[in-house]
Amino acid sequence: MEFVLIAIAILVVGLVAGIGLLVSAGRRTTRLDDDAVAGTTLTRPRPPAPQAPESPPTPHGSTASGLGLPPETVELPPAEPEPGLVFDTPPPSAGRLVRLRSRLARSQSSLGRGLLTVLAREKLTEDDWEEIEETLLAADIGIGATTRIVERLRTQSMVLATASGTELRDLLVSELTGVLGPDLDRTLGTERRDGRPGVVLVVGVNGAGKTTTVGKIARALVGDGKSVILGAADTFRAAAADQLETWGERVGVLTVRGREGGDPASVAFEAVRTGVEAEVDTVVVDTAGRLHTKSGLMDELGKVKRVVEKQAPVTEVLLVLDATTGQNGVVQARVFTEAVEVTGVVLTKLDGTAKGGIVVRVQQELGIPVKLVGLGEGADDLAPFEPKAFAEAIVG
Ligand SMILES: Nc1nc2c(ncn2[C@@H]2O[C@H](COP(=O)(O)OP(=O)(O)OP(=O)(O)O)[C@@H](O)[C@H]2O)c(=O)[nH]1
Repeated sequence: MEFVLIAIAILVVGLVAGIGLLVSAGRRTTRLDDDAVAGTTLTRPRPPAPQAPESPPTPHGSTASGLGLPPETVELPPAEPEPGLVFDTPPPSAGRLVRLRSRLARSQSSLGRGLLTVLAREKLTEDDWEEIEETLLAADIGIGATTRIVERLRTQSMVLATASGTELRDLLVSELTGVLGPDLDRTLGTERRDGRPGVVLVVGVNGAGKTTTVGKIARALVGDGKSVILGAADTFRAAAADQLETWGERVGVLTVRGREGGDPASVAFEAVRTGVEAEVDTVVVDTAGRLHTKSGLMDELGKVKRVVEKQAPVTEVLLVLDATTGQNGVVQARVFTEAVEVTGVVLTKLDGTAKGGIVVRVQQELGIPVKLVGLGEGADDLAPFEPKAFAEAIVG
């Protein structure tokens, strides 16, 4: 009897010491499994430098089993912030395009001001109309949309005979809005569906701003009061997962990641499974774009989607495109649209180009709505795309 009691006491002391070691060794990362291939880990937000006291919602507790391994309890951050556990409070996404309109300065000066200067001339000659056409083409609006805008402006200016500067400006805004597809559905599929989280897959070539965009989306969702989990399924570059963890940590969002070179589908699966158990609103998964062959990329993205859908339907597939790459970017984009059914485009780096018209080209050539635009390197420089506000901003 005494022997049994001693054995139990040793077991209890051992357990307590083990848990203590785990906690003190750093509460930041909790292993989910020891699978050498997947090596999935889950990153807890660590307390950043103390600042604003308010905290965004955090996911509820969860358990994790690892792929094929027995379930293991994972401690997630508490719903109420611990002392010192404070996160950034990003602004909501609504109205961001208007707030960031000055970021379109380059497009504004080359397209907007260029057109307004010509339209302000007393009587428009054939040369003036040609100049308008060239300005629109130079802004990458594309031939079809340019022809439509020029024809309609010509007709309208004849009807109006002597139009004021303001009238012509409004006319230009309305023609530009018209070619930007004001009726396209740009709702982001981030909502929970049938008791499961919304799942957003983010695809695109490396360097387009994919990882940054995933981080910005997480912030925007948190700013809108949503709970989020991130999946770092770009296992080609460990730094991409580190980058994503840092984004997540700042807003109290968990990141599931794998070993460098590991199986991206396993990480995506684990992220979504964790999201289902934690009952979060949205899981956002970053994927790799650096594959040597088109068929390799298609196979991998197809697999990621299939595997994820064992847990929850994918509600949005976002293709990230760098606005400064022009036609080249559109050609690259086709590879992705053939690999997965893309439901929306994120056009990044619009702050770095005079070719704001690329939005029109991308939508027309790919037949997919631009849903978000990147307007800078700042954490909250991502805005929902609104045709009217965009046209207003580039006309100036
Ligand atoms: N000016 C500007 N820079 C941006 C924008 N979006 C992303 N970037 C920058 O683009 C660079 C590449 O971004 P990443 O997010 O690392 O690109 P990626 O596609 O994920 O590339 P990998 O991490 O290699 O997969 C970074 O320096 C970002 O800060 C934007 O809207 N405007």
